[in-house]
Amino acid sequence: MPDFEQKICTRDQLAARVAALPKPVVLTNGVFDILHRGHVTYLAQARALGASLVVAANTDASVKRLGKGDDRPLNSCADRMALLAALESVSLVVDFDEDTALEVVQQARPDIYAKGGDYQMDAIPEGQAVLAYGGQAVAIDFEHDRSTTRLLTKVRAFHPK
Ligand SMILES: Nc1ncnc2c1ncn2[C@@H]1O[C@H](COP(=O)(O)OP(=O)(O)OP(=O)(O)O)[C@@H](O)[C@H]1O
Ligand SMILES: O=P(O)(O)O[C@@H]1O[C@H]([C@H](O)CO)[C@@H](O)[C@H](O)[C@@H]1O
Repeated sequence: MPDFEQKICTRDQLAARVAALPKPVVLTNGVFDILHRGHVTYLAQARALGASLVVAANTDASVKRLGKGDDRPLNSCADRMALLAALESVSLVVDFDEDTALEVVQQARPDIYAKGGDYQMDAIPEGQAVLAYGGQAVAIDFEHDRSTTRLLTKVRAFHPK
């Protein structure tokens, strides 16, 4: 097993693994189906807000419930987590099967919760939870106009059914 896979933990291990990380701890969550420049820039910026970055990735079943498409996710949760763990900016990766990462936030209690600028922090449960216990919730502006869905649209245009 490559070293970076040691950054992947289970939900049972999450609180203990977070407690061992350098502080302040930043946490974010998402699907990260086909990793692109927007994602890696955003993750580097999230990491720069603190000393460690925890990423919670939606399980395949929870991605299905988000309604991004019948064929999504293209990459399995295990593969998406391995790619995230291989990034320099990422300290710890965990999966979550709920509709939101609220329970992950409550378990990990990060100092800072970060999300892309397409979300309003006080309107999402994760942001509200962090603010309620005195943590910070930070929306990071998009620097590169990219999206997994758009990449797939491009690929499909070259390979119509
Ligand atoms: N271009 C981007 N720049 C900065 N942050 C981004 C960008 N795209 C996504 N993010 C952020 O990365 C996280 C994961 O995003 P997500 O997996 O939804 O990406 P996406 O490419 O928009 O996916 P999809 O097209 O499948 O909806 C979210 O917090 C989101 O705000
Ligand atoms: O990659 P996405 O689609 O940005 O990730 C989603 O983020 C939602 C957000 O945290 C608001 O609650 C979350 O609920 C959802 O499960 C995905 O992680």
